[in-house]
Amino acid sequence: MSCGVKVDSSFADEVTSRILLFGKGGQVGWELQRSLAIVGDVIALERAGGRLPGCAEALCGDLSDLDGLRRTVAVVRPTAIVNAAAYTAVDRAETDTARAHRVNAEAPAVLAQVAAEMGAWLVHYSTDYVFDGSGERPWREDDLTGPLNAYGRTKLAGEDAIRASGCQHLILRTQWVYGARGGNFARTILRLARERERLTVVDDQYGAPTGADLIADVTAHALRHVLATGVGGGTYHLAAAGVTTWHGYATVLIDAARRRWPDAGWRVQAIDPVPSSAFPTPARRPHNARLDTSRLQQTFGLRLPAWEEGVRRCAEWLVGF
Ligand SMILES: NC(=O)C1=CN([C@@H]2O[C@H](COP(=O)(O)OP(=O)(O)OC[C@H]3O[C@@H](n4cnc5c(N)ncnc54)[C@H](OP(=O)(O)O)[C@@H]3O)[C@@H](O)[C@H]2O)C=CC1
Ligand SMILES: Cc1cn([C@H]2C[C@H](O)[C@@H](COP(=O)(O)OP(=O)(O)O[C@H]3O[C@@H](C)C(=O)[C@@H](O)[C@H]3O)O2)c(=O)[nH]c1=O
Repeated sequence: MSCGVKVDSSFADEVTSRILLFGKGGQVGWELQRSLAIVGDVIALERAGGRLPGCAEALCGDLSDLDGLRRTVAVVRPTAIVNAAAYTAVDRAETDTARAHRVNAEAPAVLAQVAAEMGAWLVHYSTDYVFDGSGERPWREDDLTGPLNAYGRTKLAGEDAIRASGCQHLILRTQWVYGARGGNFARTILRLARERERLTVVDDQYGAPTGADLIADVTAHALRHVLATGVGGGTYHLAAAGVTTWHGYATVLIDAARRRWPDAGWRVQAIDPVPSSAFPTPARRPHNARLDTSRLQQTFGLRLPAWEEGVRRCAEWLVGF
């Protein structure tokens, strides 16, 4: 694995399966196209859909088309469905809630229902934003949820529907994702660091920046394990090791990027730590978003790498474009 995760080799059984992937153009979906190849044949769809080789029927990749999703799963008859598509615009979801609910709650419910009917596994992603951010200890999988914003509520509804459906599933709650594709905090901060002399970044929200490549590699490993053994399904927390704030994250990232690309036109002189109250956003975000990943690591024989490792590495390619 390229992303620093350590794997106990006793889980390295060979399995050949048919995997139906939704959201191939997103940060995680993009990396999954590569990593899921160790599990089986991957049929990867974006919102615009796709085709199955040798099959005339067009496949639907749009999560807001619930009938299209049912038809697509029936045509592909996958061993596992991996859903990396989601409505991830946290602030916009406050006002565009119906659309976010359709994609994050209703579509996963449909995928879970059809997975249960045909005995397929469903892999789905959720978020640290299902928690209310209280306390200081890392959240465990069975802790009480209490989302503070609409995005978190729609994601929790998606989780609940999957658990209620009776399908075999892996729900992987992750956080603070960055990747080579798509928008993310890291990309925004590196842009701002070349536009402005002073940045203000919140320093009272705690979590761990997590690479899409790490998420994809761990997903493939866990999926291979459950397909080979039939056990290990459930809800897990998946994040890089350690903890920081958005301010700590921005500081390490900009430092690494400046060292690697000293001539990239940096203007930033200061990164000011501020409380959340000084950076108002439409959606509230949890103060304590730390995720306890021990259940995932023990079940699948993994050791997750420190968040700094991945962030320093991403400074390489996020600036190099
Ligand atoms: N990003 C993060 O920090 C975190 C993400 N997660 C979860 O991880 C998973 C992967 O997230 P990530 O890769 O970062 O997300 P991205 O925002 O990078 O990608 C989301 C993908 O979903 C697609 N999508 C959105 N709406 C639809 C739709 N109606 N039909 C089909 N596709 C759609 C988007 O396509 P298009 O480009 O066409 O809009 C995009 O390709 C999600 O479940 C997310 O909730 C959890 C915690 C943190
Ligand atoms: C750009 C910027 C953001 N911030 C703050 C705002 C916010 O509190 C925090 C993160 O901002 P963003 O809007 O980039 O990130 P956000 O959209 O909140 O990221 C979340 O995405 C969803 C999909 C998840 O599931 C979460 O785990 C999390 O990764 O940083 C600053 O303080 N200064 C800045 O210059």
